[in-house]
Amino acid sequence: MNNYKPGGTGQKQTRISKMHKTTEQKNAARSSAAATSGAIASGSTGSGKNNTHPKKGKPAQSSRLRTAREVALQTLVKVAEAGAYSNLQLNRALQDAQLSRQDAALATELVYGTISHQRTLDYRLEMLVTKGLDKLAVWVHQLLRMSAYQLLYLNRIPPHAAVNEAVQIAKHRGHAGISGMVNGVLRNMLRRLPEMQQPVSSEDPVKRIGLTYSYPDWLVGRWLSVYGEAGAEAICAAGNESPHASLRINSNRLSVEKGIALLAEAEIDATESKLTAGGIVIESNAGNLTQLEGYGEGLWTLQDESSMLVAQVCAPKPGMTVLDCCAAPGGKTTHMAELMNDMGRLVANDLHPHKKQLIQEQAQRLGLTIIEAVSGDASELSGQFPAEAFDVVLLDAPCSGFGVLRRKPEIKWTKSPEDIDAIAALQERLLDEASRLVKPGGTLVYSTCTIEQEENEGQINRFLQKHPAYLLDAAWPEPVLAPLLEAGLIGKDFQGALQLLPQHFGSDGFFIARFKRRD
Ligand SMILES: C[S@@+](CC[C@H](N)C(=O)[O-])C[C@H]1O[C@@H](n2cnc3c(N)ncnc32)[C@H](O)[C@@H]1O
Repeated sequence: MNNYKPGGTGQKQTRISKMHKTTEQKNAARSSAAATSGAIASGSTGSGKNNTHPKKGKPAQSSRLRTAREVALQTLVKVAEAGAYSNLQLNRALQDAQLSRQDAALATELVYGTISHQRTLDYRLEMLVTKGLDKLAVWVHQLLRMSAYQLLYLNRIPPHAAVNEAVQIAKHRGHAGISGMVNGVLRNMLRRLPEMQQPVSSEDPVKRIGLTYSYPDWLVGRWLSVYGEAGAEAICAAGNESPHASLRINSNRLSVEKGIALLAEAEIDATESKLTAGGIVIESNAGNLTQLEGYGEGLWTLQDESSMLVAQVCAPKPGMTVLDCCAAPGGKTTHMAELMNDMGRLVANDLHPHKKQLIQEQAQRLGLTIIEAVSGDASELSGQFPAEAFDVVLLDAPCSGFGVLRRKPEIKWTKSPEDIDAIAALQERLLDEASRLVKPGGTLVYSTCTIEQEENEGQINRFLQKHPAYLLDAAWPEPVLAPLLEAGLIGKDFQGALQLLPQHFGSDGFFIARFKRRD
């Protein structure tokens, strides 16, 4: 485990910030990176004007709910009241509202940005709302948060537009007293903007980072103890940025160069991934990438760059027998089938029977025939398959998900330390079971999309202690190792386990460990 460098991420961070656009430019593309979410991207200031009444310049009654800010507010209220997942709720609202591409991008930005920054927004708003935020109706609280987010973080939105639209919404939804209060609070914030935009200063690094970047103290505390102050701060900053969209080329059908050329024909700027072979990073606002012809034709799959590494680390060969224990929706399964040139046997299991169809749909779209989708609890798989039956077993385990906060910001507020303990216990059971199914001399790969030590380094250390038949395997394919070595994330003493953090390549935080079963 030589790539853990508490506090050692500063140098890398500088390089990354040069390589990538500013936070705000990236945020404009947030929705196109919402992977298969169906959200749409652009850099709109989102006036909602396309939905105004053509003559009076006022929102028409039938389409009033269709302004970007109304759609965002409606989504935020549902997420706050019903604990709905932000991405699912937003997709539904966007589909209903039929916003212009620009306004869909603004609504997406407002939802993710407001949820992500809610602690800092509340900290600032508490200074301005005299009766206290907890006395406000949910929708008023969410409206203030969403408007404060625009004032404090989105320089491209004229402040008066943010305030005026908030007041209009308050007038439509509430009584004059509420719109007056909203107006007063936001104008006050505008007057104190330079002070309110300062990072929060505190002697206590947990408070300083938590309040400045909007994370719960318990989470910052955990990351401080593992990654050091600079490392934890870089993780928190990167977790607030917008993810870029990326595609995995179906290598059986297309080269990366051809893929980039096809995207250029659709006026989408794309470049080859610096992290992973076969990966393409979308540089421009591309809208919903699943609606492009190439997606339907199975030329590519939407997948984060870190996630693409996992199947490459598994390195299955044509003709092998492979098991993916927790496979849905099939991103890594289909990648492994592509690497196997669609030859051999690939069993894709998931707990939930309804997810079998998701895997099958992806296999069909990509023209892959060797995938056998099954459903069952991966902690009981040895009841279904003979022991030592597979050349390669992948356990892409359910996890706390702190590596994908940019796509699911509400995880910050919904997960607890107890959730981490519970999920780590499940992972341990799944890993024990998966290990029974690997042939002697075969490969076991364990991965998560989190950066929690207990689920990652701690998990594999426990595993190695319990299973002397296994050892870590550093013989990863050279194309996987090369960019990691070049970036200084691993050295010559690499042992076979990698923790990627979101600030390293601007991709998801991921953990990957490869084990070899002794002959
Ligand atoms: C991280 S996701 C897998 C993502 C997938 N490997 C991909 O690349 O598309 C984890 C999956 O584990 C499944 N899961 C959760 N508990 C499970 C269990 N006990 N047995 C099998 N699958 C489980 C979930 O339904 C979820 O689809």
